[in-house]
Formats: sequence, C-alpha cells, structure tokens
Amino acid sequence: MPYNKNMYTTGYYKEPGPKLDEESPFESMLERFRFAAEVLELDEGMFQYLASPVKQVTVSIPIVMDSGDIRVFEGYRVIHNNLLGPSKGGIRYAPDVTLEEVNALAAWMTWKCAIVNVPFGGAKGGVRVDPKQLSDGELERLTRRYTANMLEVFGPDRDIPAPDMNTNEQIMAWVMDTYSMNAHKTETAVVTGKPIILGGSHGRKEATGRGVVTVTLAALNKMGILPNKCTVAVQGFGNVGSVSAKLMYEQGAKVVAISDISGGYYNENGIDIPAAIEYAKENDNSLEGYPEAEKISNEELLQMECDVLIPAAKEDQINRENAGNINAKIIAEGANGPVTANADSILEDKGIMVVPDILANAGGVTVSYFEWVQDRQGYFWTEERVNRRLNRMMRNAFDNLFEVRNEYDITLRQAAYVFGINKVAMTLKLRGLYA
Ligand SMILES: NC(=O)C1=CN([C@@H]2O[C@H](COP(=O)(O)OP(=O)(O)OC[C@H]3O[C@@H](n4cnc5c(N)ncnc54)[C@H](O)[C@@H]3O)[C@@H](O)[C@H]2O)C=CC1
Ligand SMILES: O=C(O)CCC(=O)C(=O)O
Repeated sequence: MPYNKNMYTTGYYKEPGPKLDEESPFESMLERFRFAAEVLELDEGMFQYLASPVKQVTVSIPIVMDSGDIRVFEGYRVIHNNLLGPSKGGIRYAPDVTLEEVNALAAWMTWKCAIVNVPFGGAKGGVRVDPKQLSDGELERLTRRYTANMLEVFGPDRDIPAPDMNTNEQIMAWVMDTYSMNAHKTETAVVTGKPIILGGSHGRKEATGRGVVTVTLAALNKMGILPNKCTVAVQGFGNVGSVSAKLMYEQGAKVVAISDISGGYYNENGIDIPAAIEYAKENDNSLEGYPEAEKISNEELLQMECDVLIPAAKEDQINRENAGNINAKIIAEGANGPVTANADSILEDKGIMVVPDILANAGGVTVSYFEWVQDRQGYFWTEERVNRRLNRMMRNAFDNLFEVRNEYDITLRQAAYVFGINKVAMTLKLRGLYA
C-alpha cells in the first residue's frame, strides 16, 4: 500500500482544516474517506466512483390513519455500493432522518461489511416518521407500504434490510411478509433481524452490543486495563446501548452512567444494569424516573471521567465543541457516526483510543450475515455457535485493523477506512468497469 508519512504528519489532516458542517454525517464520512484515498493513492475517478451511491430511491408512503385521514410520509433507500455482494443495511424510523444522512449510513455499511469480511455491499433505509406517534396498526400499514414501494430494490440477492434505530423484529416480520406475498412464496432471506420463529437467528438481537463489547475488551487489553477494574458510561439505552451495558456489567465493569432520550443517570457505585433494563422494559422502553441514580444531562455523561465511553444513540454527539472535554480513555462507537470528523484530531491529541463505528458496531451485520446464510440453507445454528463465530470475526477484524494502525502509525479509525476502502477498490479493479 503506498504510504507517505508526511502526508498525515504535516498534511491538511493535522491542520484545523476547512470547517466541516457538523450536522452532516456524509461530510464526516467523506473527510475520512479523502484521508484514506490519499493513503491508498486512489485516483480521482476511483474516488468519485466509491464516494457516489449506486442508487438512491425516495418514495412517498401514503397510509390511512386510524382516524380515517390520509397521511403521507417520505421514505428512502440508498444502495451505496454492491461490489462485494448484495447490499445490506438497516432501516431507520425517525422524524428527522434525511436522504443525506441515509447516504452516509449506507456508505458506512459498505466499509463495515468489507472490514468484517461479509460478502455484502452497503445500503441503508429510512422513513421520516416518529413511530411513537403511530398506533400498531398505523406502523404496520406504514411498513407494508414502504416495503411495497421497495419491491424492486429489496431481494435476498439484491438488497437485504435489517433493524436500525426505532425499528425492531416485528417491523422486520412485516417487511418479510409483504415481500413474500408479492413473491408468491415465503422468502425469509429478504430481511434479517426477524423473530426467531420466522427464520431469525439466535443472537441477532444482542449481536451489535456483543460485538461492541468484544472490541472494547480487545482495546482494554491493549491499554493494559482489566475489565473488572474499569468504569463505563453508555449513551443510549436501546438495542445497542442496553446490551453493551449489560455485557460490560457481566464482565465485572462498573457501569457508572447510562442515558436515553429522557436524560442521563449516574451512580458512582455502579448501576445495576439488569435492573435498569427491567425498569426500561416496564416503562415503555424509557429510563425516565429511574430511581437508583442521580439525574444528569447527556452532555455530562459524555464528559465524565471513565475508562470506556460507549456512545450508542445517534450521530454527531461528540463534535468540535465538546471533544476537548471528553474524559474517557477509550471510546467504543456503538452508534453510527457519534463522533464528527472535526472531533477526530482533538481526541487523537488527547490520546483517546477511538474504536470506530465501522468496526465496533459491525457485530449486527455479522450476525445478519449468519441469519441470511441460515435462511438460505434452511438449517439453523445454536446461539452458542453464533456467538462463538461472531466473537472470532470481530476479534479478527480488530486485529487486522490494529495491524494497519501500527504499520502506518495512524489511528484505528483511519486504519478502518484504509482497510475497508482498499478492499472495495481492489474488488472494483478486479471486476473491471466496462459495461
Ligand atoms: N440495531 C442494530 O443492530 C444496530 C444499530 N446501530 C446503531 O446504533 C445506534 C442505536 O441503534 P439502536 O440501539 O438499534 O436504536 P434504538 O432505537 O433501539 O435505541 C436508541 C436509543 O438512543 C436513545 N437516544 C436517542 N436520542 C438520544 C439522545 N439525543 N441522547 C441520548 N440518548 C438518545 C433512545 O432513547 C434509545 O434509548 C444507531 O446509531 C444505529 O444506527 C449500529 C449497528 C447495528
Ligand atoms: O444487520 C444489518 O444488516 C445492518 C445493521 C445496520 O444497519 C448497521 O450496522 O448500521
């Protein structure tokens, strides 16, 4: 791999650089991509090719509300790249999701799949809706209509969705059923993250958090910190955050702070995570009013002194404004894009090891791959087998990136982009580009 050390010791990357739009995850993605492209000496054409999504689909989703009124929502699916195989990535329901954000999330999926070595390209979907405002019936109609609008995009050999923020296994079951009705056969492999009874995989629900913890333990080991001697703060208490917190707790770590959209909860003696999970389950998935802790703000959580900070909520949480105040030794990115590109060099200067999203949260897509394989074979694995293979693949990915990091004296995030983009670029070269 071509390498010129001066490029990033004296180049634009170390300078304050052009002010990026903190609100733009796509710009954050591109900024890191540019750096990797320089390291790899990608030519301009290759850069443009890999930076551009293959397909962007925007649909309107009209549904009849329980009141009898019609409302129209906007939905997206972006296929960023499918050189390595069918595209793969979750569907997000959020009132503020944009096509631009989905573009970034889809590109991250491309690099992520390359890093964990699963034979998929990258995609992501989104619907601009606050699902909490919909009844179950409205949510089902919305999901079915979105899927119907994407029938030509989705497919077990084309594009395979999965859960992301505010979507879950019930929503995946509706996607599978709608697609199957139109295919005139049951097509379980069209979507992953389904209920186990419908062809889902053991371990998928916990896979992202489990992967976060595997790489966190590897990072702690590199720093010579024992898991049972470390303190942890977790932002976000949904699928990824709650499982990461629970598995760190089971490792003997002291999880001193957790948070969700209702705010942060701090206990210097450590929070009883199984009890907090039970509390959230009984309170409509919210920590609001959690009694065994002092209420703090999400900002206070991010800035508290701890060994491991796991941002597992959403993008742009650690940015140019607050990066200088982060007091963790390791940041393990459970969420996609929780640290902006503007914050990267600030964290690097503080000596904080960032385990980047495209490695740290890749456990989800890894077990989605296992689910797809199981569905296609019609032969299902035990949870023990799933977890063992997941741990192995995450650990291998961590070791590969650590090697690139050491070889080029770059950060783990830079190594992740270099590794992932190199693999996709090499695939393109071998496949060729003549239509
Ligand atoms: N579910 C999965 O398998 C995967 C998810 N991810 C990423 O992990 C992140 C979280 O996803 P999930 O856990 O699936 O979503 P989720 O919908 O299950 O949970 C999201 C959590 O974040 C909290 N939250 C939202 N805004 C917040 C804010 N401003 N401050 C603090 N907390 C806030 C919510 O209250 C909730 O507890 C997202 O970035 C997603 O893209 C990444 C890989 C796979
Ligand atoms: O499980 C999958 O296919 C994708 C999960 C996802 O959306 C992500 O890793 O961001």
